[in-house]
Amino acid sequence: MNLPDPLLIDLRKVQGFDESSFQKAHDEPVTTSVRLHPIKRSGTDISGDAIPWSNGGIYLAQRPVFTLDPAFHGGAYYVQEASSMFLEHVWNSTVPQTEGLRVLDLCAAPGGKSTLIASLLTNDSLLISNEVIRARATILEENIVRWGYTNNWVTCNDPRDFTKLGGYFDVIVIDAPCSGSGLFRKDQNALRDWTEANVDLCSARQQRILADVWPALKENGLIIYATCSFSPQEDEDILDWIANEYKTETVPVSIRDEWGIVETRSPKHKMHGYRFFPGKAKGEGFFISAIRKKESASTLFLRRAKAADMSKIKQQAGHLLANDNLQYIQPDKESYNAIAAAHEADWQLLQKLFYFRRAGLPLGAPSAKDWIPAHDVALSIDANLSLPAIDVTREQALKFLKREDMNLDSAARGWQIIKFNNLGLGWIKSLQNRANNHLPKNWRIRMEIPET
Ligand SMILES: C[S@@+](CC[C@H](N)C(=O)[O-])C[C@H]1O[C@@H](n2cnc3c(N)ncnc32)[C@H](O)[C@@H]1O
Repeated sequence: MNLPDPLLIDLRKVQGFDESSFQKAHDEPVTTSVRLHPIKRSGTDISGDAIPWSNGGIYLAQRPVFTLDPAFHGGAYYVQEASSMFLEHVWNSTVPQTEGLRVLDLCAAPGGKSTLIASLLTNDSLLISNEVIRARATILEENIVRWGYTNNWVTCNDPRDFTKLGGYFDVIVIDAPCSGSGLFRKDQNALRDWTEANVDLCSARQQRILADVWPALKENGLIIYATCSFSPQEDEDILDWIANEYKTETVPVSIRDEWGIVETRSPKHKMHGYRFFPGKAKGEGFFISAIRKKESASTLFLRRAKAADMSKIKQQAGHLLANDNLQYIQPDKESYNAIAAAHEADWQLLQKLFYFRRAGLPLGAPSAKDWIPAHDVALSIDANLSLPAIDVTREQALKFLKREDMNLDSAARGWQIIKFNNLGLGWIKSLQNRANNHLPKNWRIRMEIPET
């Protein structure tokens, strides 16, 4: 592969850069990897070699057609680049507690980092996954619904909207939009579109994004900053920029030599960063650093107003949930969601300030004589395990996912979850002589399914 000269010239200044192994690796194929869901993983038999910095990350020997695997649609695993999973090691090394945290994943689509973070938090922690681009927020929401965590909310806002949440977050993850050189092996367009001018533009945007959310971080809170760019202008230079602007320090992370990850230091303030160079580490290009805020931040006091009486809704929809300590909210006129009791005051505040795609677990809506369950319930890890369900074969599951007739011969009537290997995929409603498929239209598999 013909790598851009200006990039190579910049990289020669970076510690640990080995030009010949880097060039050679860019003529080799990429490895596919997935991260298994901590709870739903029993629904898949996908296997491979363990990724050493991630619990649940595996390298696959080949790339299967994920669209044709119902376990993928049920959220048994997430297809993610191995280097990105290093976030888990950084998180475990730098975030002191997992309980009661407020976490923002600011640039979250399509959801790789968010689904990873959701797996690391306890139920009383809150993860806000934000994506500014609307079409991408839709994909993010789908992936988060599939992963099934009630405490993972989705917003669609500009970073500057978070400025007003003074000192609210314990951790802010910024997987910044970047020039994408780390993905040259995966994406030919990234190579074709790469220019020095774009690197400068990305670097300026990264500074703007950091400045926008800085006030929203608590004193001693962490920003985990990452890019998939090799350019020092978007990596070490950003660490120096942030150290020039604010009182900060980076938190070093211990790494094993055999992982092939390179620890670098920013030229001016000697801030710690971790680089993945193809040819050294088994993964694509990636940079990550954990930055601690060492200055005071304003404190936002949350007031919990008396919530509306939801006892009638609890009677109608409570059967959908495995535990009854969740609270009910009404995000719009027609539908109801469940959230952890610990997050009621957060909802009361945040709903006034942000465009929500999802807060908590959507439960659905009452109809004249029925409760119409939301699709999200079928995929939720908080769903009642004894809800009526039909176990289907792989072929039937794929038909369901294509919204085609499955030829079921079940006598049961009413709302039922379609399950494959115990993984919920969605709802059908069985009537006297037919079953209606309630998979949302935009979730439908569009590819042709080959005959087996
Ligand atoms: C590297 S991707 C994030 C990948 C994601 N964190 C994951 O792990 O799946 C960067 C994201 O930033 C979003 N983005 C683009 N411009 C932005 C801006 N000005 N502010 C915030 N986010 C932006 C992009 O739409 C994109 O989804």
